[in-house]
Amino acid sequence: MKNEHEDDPVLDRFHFLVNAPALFNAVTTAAELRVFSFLSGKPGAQAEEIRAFSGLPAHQLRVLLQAVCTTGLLERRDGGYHNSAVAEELLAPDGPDSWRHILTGWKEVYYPAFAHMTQALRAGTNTALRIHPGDEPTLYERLAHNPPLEEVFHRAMTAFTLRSVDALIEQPVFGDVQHVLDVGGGDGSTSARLVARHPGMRSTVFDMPSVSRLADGGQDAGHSAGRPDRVDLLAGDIFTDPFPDGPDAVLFSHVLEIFDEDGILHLLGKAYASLPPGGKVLLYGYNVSDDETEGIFGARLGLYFNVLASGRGMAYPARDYERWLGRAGFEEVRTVGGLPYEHGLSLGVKR
Ligand SMILES: C[S@@+](CC[C@H](N)C(=O)[O-])C[C@H]1O[C@@H](n2cnc3c(N)ncnc32)[C@H](O)[C@@H]1O
Repeated sequence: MKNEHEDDPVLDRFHFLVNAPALFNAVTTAAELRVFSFLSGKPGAQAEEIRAFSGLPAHQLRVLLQAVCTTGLLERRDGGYHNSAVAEELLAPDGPDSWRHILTGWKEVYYPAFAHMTQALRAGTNTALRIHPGDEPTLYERLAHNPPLEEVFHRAMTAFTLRSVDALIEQPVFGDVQHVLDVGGGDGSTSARLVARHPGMRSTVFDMPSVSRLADGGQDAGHSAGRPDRVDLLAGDIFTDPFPDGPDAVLFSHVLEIFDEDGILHLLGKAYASLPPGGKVLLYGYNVSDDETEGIFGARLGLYFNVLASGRGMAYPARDYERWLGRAGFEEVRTVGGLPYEHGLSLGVKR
């Protein structure tokens, strides 16, 4: 019998979607085993060569390669395996912006939490946080109890940020900024790129003490490529500790979406109070569409915040950020939208 939805693209998407968790893990495993890096140096390698390199038993490798081939990321021709163009660009490289780090972070931190989604959404709070030791209310604080996982998490976040940061640092608004306060600046990767692009600029990265240690290339962190001279660190709590005077711009990159309206207005109020007249505030991150029907990266992020990270927040539409900027007192409010990976930059000026 003909399925009445046979020609419906939603059906194709549904079929892919219901198998996606297994395929996601297959691709992540292949990346962790460096299969894509190996094939980059040896295109057309046979299964036996991949087996010798990866150390997997032959049958298990056969199962894995079949799974990855179904995604299109690997191709098989004349019995040999090749990276697709996408795998070659995103998964074969080993640098700090490799998607390999992102996949491992999502596998270790995000996706285990999503098994708790129904319960967490019903409860109205991030019940999946109980997977992580500690009694603090957010994932960011609890990760301080687990330094190896905290490092995996920040390596993934940095890799993703590096993939979208060029659109931020090239914005003309930075042309006359002298000193930026990078609130929730993580391991300092965004600031490092900003000051490298703008030689007259310096930055202060304000984040939690355990994260500041990562930004400093901390003893056992080892993943920060070294902090540039024009990037300073300020360790503390962005809610309870004061924002320093001095910076003429405050940047929130991937930070406000973690919180709810009260938290966001509190942080924007602190930014406004700390800035001199003419100072700028810059909100960079994911925006779902204004009608809240589009944005798959934003969808994943909103669920992750509510199930695990903070119990609130979402990839708010740009119009929400513009409204909050106005309420905090900022003028000349506008958004540069359509940036890569569903990103936008909302801006305001203190007059
Ligand atoms: C999603 S990450 C963004 C990192 C970086 N700005 C970027 O764009 O990649 C959010 C950051 O906010 C920091 N953060 C969250 N709550 C905080 C708090 N109460 N005080 C200080 N930092 C906080 C986290 O440690 C984390 O580094």
